[in-house]
Amino acid sequence: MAKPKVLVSHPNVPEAGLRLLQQECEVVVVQEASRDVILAAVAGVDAIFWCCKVRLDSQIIDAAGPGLKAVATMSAGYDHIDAAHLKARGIPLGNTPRVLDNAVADTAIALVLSVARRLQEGRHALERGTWVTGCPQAMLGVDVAGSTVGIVGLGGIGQAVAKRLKVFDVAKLQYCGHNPKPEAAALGAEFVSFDKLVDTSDIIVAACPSTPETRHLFNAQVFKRMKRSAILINVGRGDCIDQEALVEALKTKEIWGAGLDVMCPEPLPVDHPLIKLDNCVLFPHVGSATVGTRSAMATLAAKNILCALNDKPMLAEVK
Ligand SMILES: O=C(O)C(=O)CO
Repeated sequence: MAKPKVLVSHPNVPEAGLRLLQQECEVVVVQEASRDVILAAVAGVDAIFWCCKVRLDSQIIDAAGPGLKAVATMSAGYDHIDAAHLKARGIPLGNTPRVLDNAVADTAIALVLSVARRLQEGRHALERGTWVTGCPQAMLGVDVAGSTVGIVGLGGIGQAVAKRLKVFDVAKLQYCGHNPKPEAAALGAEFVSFDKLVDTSDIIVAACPSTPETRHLFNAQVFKRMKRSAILINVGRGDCIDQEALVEALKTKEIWGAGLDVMCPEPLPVDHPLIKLDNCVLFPHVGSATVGTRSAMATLAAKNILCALNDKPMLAEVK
């Protein structure tokens, strides 16, 4: 019997995932992760392993043909995939939650410390020769110890962030979301409204997906409500923040600073005003970018496909 055919949408995928797929499938890896190349290669495949920035829309899904049985994205987020179209066609969509929680949470902590302690500004002072020595009031940051931390979205990543920040001796952990989470008790985190979180937190970490509800959740009104000493971190999705409003809030020191691993668009244009601000630390969406985590993500995405092709539930299926 012919092996099922799987399209892999990027030429540079971790070996672990590819090897798993190759054990049972004919694997077609595109030479280039472009929409045209993918469209030309997708006809007749049984499954799609999605791992690129191109939007997996209904045209590409339908170009695969009637034999398409499974799609797996090598990411936790799936805002770049037409999940509604897959659902309407009865095709399961797998993603890779949990395996990236620690890596993304580490990135959030790196951002918290960089912003709180003005590390970027300090580095710039070194480079520009404006490093002031001996002044007791130079380069003062804000303390993480004793602070109130608010986490927007206490999913796996939010919980991993909370766990890490606890050991920095924060005074209080609070979170908001649709419903209270059972895991919050062990973390000592209190469920509060978004408004209360915004009003009372010293450090806010957004770890939420991109949905119509979270789009521009952080906007001009919210920045006005936040403490002037507050720090905003985003490791979820860029569109949760109204970036124009953030630029204004950072320029006018309405808030202390921001640290973003995700932006809108990605890559951010090099002349974007956020890049010029000393109180804004930007990472190029590296949250899950470790050798081990990307390998685990590729493995889970491959397993999701193999499960579906063998008529089993995926290990992580988007509901
Ligand atoms: O997997 C995802 O959705 C990510 O954004 C990882 O950083």
